[in-house]
Parts: sequence; structure tokens; C-alpha cells
Amino acid sequence: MGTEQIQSVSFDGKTLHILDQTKLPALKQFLQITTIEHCWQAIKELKVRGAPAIGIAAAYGLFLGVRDVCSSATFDEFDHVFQEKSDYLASSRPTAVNLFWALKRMRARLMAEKGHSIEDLKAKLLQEAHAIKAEDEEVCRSIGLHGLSLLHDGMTILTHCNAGGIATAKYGTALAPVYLAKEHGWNVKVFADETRPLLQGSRLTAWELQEAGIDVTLITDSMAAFVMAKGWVQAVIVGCDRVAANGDVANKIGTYGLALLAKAHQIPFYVAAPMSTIDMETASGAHIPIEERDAREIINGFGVPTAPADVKVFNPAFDVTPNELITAIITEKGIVRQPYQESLIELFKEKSENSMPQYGNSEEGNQHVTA
Ligand SMILES: CSC[C@@H](O)[C@@H](O)C(=O)COP(=O)(O)O
Repeated sequence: MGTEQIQSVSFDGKTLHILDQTKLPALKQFLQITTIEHCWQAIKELKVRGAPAIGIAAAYGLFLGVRDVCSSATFDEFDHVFQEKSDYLASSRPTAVNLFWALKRMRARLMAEKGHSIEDLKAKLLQEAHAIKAEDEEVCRSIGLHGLSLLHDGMTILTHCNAGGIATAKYGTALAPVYLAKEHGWNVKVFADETRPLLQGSRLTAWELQEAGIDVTLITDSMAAFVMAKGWVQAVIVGCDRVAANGDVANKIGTYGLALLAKAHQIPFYVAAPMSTIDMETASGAHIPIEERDAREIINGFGVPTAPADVKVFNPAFDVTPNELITAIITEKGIVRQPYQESLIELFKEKSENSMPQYGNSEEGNQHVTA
């Protein structure tokens, strides 16, 4: 499986290597990042993108930001720089909660290691960044196994944006069940939405699935209703940037429309998300900050003007899908359904050993029973 070999984010001890996703599919080019400023820019400009990959990159970026602090500094001095650098990285993108989750996790590690020398603290922080990445791979595989319980051989799914291997440490979230279906010998086909304006579906998902030898058909976003009406789609699976405590989900702009279409065609609409994407501190989707991006992405996205230069533009990068449109949320700890307000709380209470991923041909799969 071609994509399994590609590490979109890796660190060799000195340099952070980031697959420049803005260059795909034309070029498989890696950025060599040695400063926190370069890392911030890579996140801001979507060179590294996808919620889990942003979190991993930020963890390494934070290490880059503190690694030159003088070894004779006090803990408080080190912590001051750490906090400043962390706030700086937090300003790169607002919606994917994994960014903030990873920065918080790095801080928790720093606090847990208080008392060690400055050089030891740096080593522990690098260790934590490595752990965040390694765990993400496990988590995505587990999401894939749980998601597989909702699929069957011969099925066609539709996905939006890119929630694949390059958006995570490996496997992806929405695409993890597809990769595992292939490992299992199933023939699962995918419709990839092009995903305007930045074309993550065509540039990244279509490329990644094709590399992996998975049957993928590219459509523009506006064709989703047509293929659903034809009966060609048996499930929609998308990733997400933040799940609110009530189960509302922020994901790439266009996801909400797809959820409405899926409902109209009685097609299950699944969201795949690691626990690190669930934000129990945000009550509902109305409170999720939605990133707005530069107008040029819409009026000059293809390298040539596609609109009058001075036209008014609204360019939100994400939308919010209300929880009532979501059939189930697939996490590494299991699958949850309505009422999300309760089932998500239960999920955080449970130990992961209680929910061994399974797969089969059953629609009911490995579900969490919620009161
Ligand atoms: C596993 S990636 C999940 C989401 O981050 C993904 O679906 C998405 O919307 C990414 O948006 P992007 O703007 O490309 O970072």
C-alpha cells in the first residue's frame, strides 16, 4: 500500500520533515523545517493539514521553539519561553482542536517533568512529540477496525476533503476503514469529492487512494447528490476537525451539505474522529471557531482569475454539521450514536481495553450501548 510508506510528518532528531501537501499530486516534496516560525507557516499555509497531522507537527514545532533555550535557564524561564512559543503556534489555525490538544499535552509533560535539568526537559518534550505521533498511528488503526464493522465487501463510500494517511501519522480517520477493508481483501470503492476551494479531495484523497490501489472515482462537490440519487453510495464517511460535547461536528466546508444529502437519500453519514478531536469543553457547534481564509483561494485558486478581482468573497474553511444528521461517530474506543451528549461522556469514562475493535458484515458492528 503506497501511502503507508509516506510519513507526512517526521522528525530525525534535528529536522522536522513535512510533506508539502500543497504540491501534491504533482510533486512529492518535503520541507526541511528547523525553526518554529517555519513550522507555523507550514500549518498556516496548509502544507501540513488535517487535524491529527497538525497536532503532530505542532508538538515537534514546539520542541523546535524551545530547543535553543540556554541550559542554565531556570525552570520558570524555560516555562515562560515554552508558553510564549505555544501561544504562537496556537495562532496558526483556529478550528482543528488537535492543535490545542497537542500543545496542552506537551505542557502537561513539561509540568510532570519539573525538577529535571533544562536539557532533560527538552529531551522529554521531544519524547512526548514522538509519543503523540506513534499513538496517532495506533489510534487511526483502531478507528479503521471499528469503522470496518460498519462496512461490507462490495460497498461504495463517499468521502469529502482528505482524512487519509497524510492527514495523520498513518491510515487516516475516514479512510482508515477503507485501507483496512483492502487489507481484509474486500473490494470497497470510494467517491472522492473534489472539495472546493483548495481541492483536498482531488489533489490528496484521489492521489492517496490511487497510490494505495483503491478504486476511487473523483467527482466535483456539486455531483454528490446525483451519485446518491443513482444509488451508487452506501455510506458517507468524513473526518473532522472538532466534535463538540453535543456531537455537532466541524469539518471541511461542504460537509454539512453532504450530511443533508445523505439524510435525503437515507444513506448513513459517519464521522471518524480520534478522541483527541472531541472537545468536551465546547458545548455545541455554535461555539466552534470557524476559520475564514483568503479570498484569493476562491477567485484565483486555479492560478488564473476565475472571478472579478474586486468581487466580495466569503471563504469559511469549515462548516458545522448538526448532531442529528450524524448516524454515528467512529472513534478508537468504539462507535457512538445519539444521544451524543451522553454517549460522548460515557466514551471518556471507559477504558480502551473494554472496546476491542472487531469487524464483520453487520450494520450493527461494535457499537456502544448508550442509555
Ligand atoms: C483526519 S483529517 C480530518 C479533518 O481535519 C479533515 O477532514 C479536514 O477538514 C481538513 O481540513 P484542512 O483545511 O485541509 O486542514
